[in-house]
Amino acid sequence: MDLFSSQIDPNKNWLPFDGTVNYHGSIMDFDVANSFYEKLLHNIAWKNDVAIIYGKRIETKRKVAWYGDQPFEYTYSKNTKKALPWTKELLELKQLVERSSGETYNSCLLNLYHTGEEGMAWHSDAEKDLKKDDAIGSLSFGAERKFSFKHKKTKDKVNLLLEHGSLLVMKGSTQTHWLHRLPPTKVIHKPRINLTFRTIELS
Ligand SMILES: O=C(O)CCC(=O)C(=O)O
Ligand SMILES: [Fe+2]
Repeated sequence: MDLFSSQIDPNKNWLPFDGTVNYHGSIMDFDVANSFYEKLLHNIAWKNDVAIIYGKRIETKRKVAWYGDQPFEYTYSKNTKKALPWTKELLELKQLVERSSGETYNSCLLNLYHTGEEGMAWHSDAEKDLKKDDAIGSLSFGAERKFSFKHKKTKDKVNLLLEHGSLLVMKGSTQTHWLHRLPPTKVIHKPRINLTFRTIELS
């Protein structure tokens, strides 16, 4: 944990209205975060993601993986993936995120951004199998990157820096009213791993 982590208020709501975003800063020691980063880099079944853009099937440079309590099927951009069983590291991280956020989760989507040139475009996480208005716990490792929110109607913007080992929690009506993105940048050359813990609700 860095010198400033103790000054971060995890109860502060970073959104001015229509949702709740709490930033906890780093929730583990720096060495522990380094060790998780290395293990995730090597032990996760990373695959290139596929997106449908203007009707064309595009393979993203960013890699993804999907884990859960059950072999949940997860569909986005017309692409279905089946959740793999938790690894030891992912279960440890899930417990840590559950304890820190006071919420529970049954699945995790992982993203690996090799350099700053890889990011994620504006979207909200409100797929039909995600429990509505439920918390999403977002854990980051590796390169520190800017993360942005934009209100769907007012276009208000909020920016945060997501540090190594940090936890961001999005909850309440955040996904209904706000988009978020990971903007690409030319000044970062190191990888970043992000884990979003979620609750899938089977209908
Ligand atoms: O990489 C991030 O910080 C966010 C990823 C994200 O928004 C998602 O997986 O839905
Ligand atoms: Fe997202």
